[in-house]
Amino acid sequence: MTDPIDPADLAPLIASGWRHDDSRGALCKTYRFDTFVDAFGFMTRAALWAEKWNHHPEWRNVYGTVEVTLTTHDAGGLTARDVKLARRMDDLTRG
Ligand SMILES: C[C@H](O)[C@H](O)[C@H]1CNC2=NC(N)=NC(=O)C2=N1
Repeated sequence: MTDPIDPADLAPLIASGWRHDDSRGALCKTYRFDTFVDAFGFMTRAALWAEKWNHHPEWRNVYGTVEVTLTTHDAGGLTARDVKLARRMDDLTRG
């Protein structure tokens, strides 16, 4: 698998609320915002990074909630690209 994941990279993500779904080879997290506009603004900013890095989330938005699943489709599981995007998504919520 190209860009193999370093298991040590998972610990800080788990600590910040990401869940490692080993069966799916994915990282999952639910972000909760005060408003739909805040949630969509987060998605917009994250989408720009996803497009820049050509690595895209699977996500679902309902009002202020954004459910995110990150996995590398080309690799059939988790890669460093997922860790990188997860970190950036968390950074975007820190203002
Ligand atoms: C050709 C392929 O679609 C591209 O290399 C990118 C697009 N975005 C992607 N996003 C994700 N999550 N996994 C991929 O393997 C992936 N591949």
